[in-house]
Amino acid sequence: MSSYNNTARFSEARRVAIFGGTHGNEMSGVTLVNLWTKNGTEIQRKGVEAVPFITNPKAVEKCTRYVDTDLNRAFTPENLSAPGGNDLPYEVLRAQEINRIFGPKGSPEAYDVIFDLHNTTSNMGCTLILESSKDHFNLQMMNYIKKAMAPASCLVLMNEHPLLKYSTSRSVAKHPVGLEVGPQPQGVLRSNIFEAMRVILKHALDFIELFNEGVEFPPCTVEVFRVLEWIDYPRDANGNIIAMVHPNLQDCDWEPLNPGDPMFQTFDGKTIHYQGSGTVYPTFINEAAYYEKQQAFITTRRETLVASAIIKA
Ligand SMILES: CC(=O)N[C@@H](CC(=O)O)C(=O)O
Ligand SMILES: [Zn+2]
Repeated sequence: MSSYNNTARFSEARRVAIFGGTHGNEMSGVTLVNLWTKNGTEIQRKGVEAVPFITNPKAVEKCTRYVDTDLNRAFTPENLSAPGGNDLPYEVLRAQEINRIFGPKGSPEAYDVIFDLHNTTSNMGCTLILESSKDHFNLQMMNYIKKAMAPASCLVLMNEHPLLKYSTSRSVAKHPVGLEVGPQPQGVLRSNIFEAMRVILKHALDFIELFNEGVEFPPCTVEVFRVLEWIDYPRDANGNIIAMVHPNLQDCDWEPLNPGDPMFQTFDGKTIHYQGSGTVYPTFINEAAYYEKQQAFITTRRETLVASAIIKA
């Protein structure tokens, strides 16, 4: 990327991949990618090679999140360079293979854009996941999608926290874009969630086609929710949870949580209150996949980012 007169110039985004089944039980992405693998007409755009790809076929076959380890945490430098072949965990081997096909991560040969399709059991609605506040291409894309989806809501979750960010499958691309749509139970297809994911991707591909045609996108501001911390369930000495998400918080993703508000309810009916120092915006509330990760919800802060103008180099 180069820039002068404050316009960021990016090379044409020609190589684009659409990942489904990074988690084998998140059915919208699995179904859409299988659909587009059979008939890719819908994802074709002038000058764009959009490759639909099932990232974790073994987990899809078993309809489970992963078989050995979470593929969406596996793309660390250690894993991608680990020797050892078949005695590595399946998802580590798979990450190395994906990195060979769509990466190498961080190299000029890497794919331009990877869309990674996820579902959540939380009541998050349509969410785009951004990994860097400095990625002006992605900021402009997300602004375009948000405007195209309006008046329907499409929020941006930004996870660039030095300790809490993780090495995702999509991170092998120059511009990683997470799509997170819920609520949808694991292993279940809900038509409204399926269609919402399909529409988000349509707008994203339209943006790429316009960009590649030389359209200049002027400077804009994008509201994002920056990841602050993960909050775990209250647990006993053996690590068992002793409370659940409070009824006043359940399904209230993205709504303000103030100090003193109810957060958890113990099994014998006591209320545990949020003790933070200021208002936060919780999300991924009671996500089924995060019990094993000791995460009941994440807190975010609302922030407005400025995206510079972009144009094809
Ligand atoms: C529920 C779920 O799988 N969410 C994704 C979020 C992401 O793609 O960053 C994950 O935990 O990997
Ligand atoms: Zn997922």
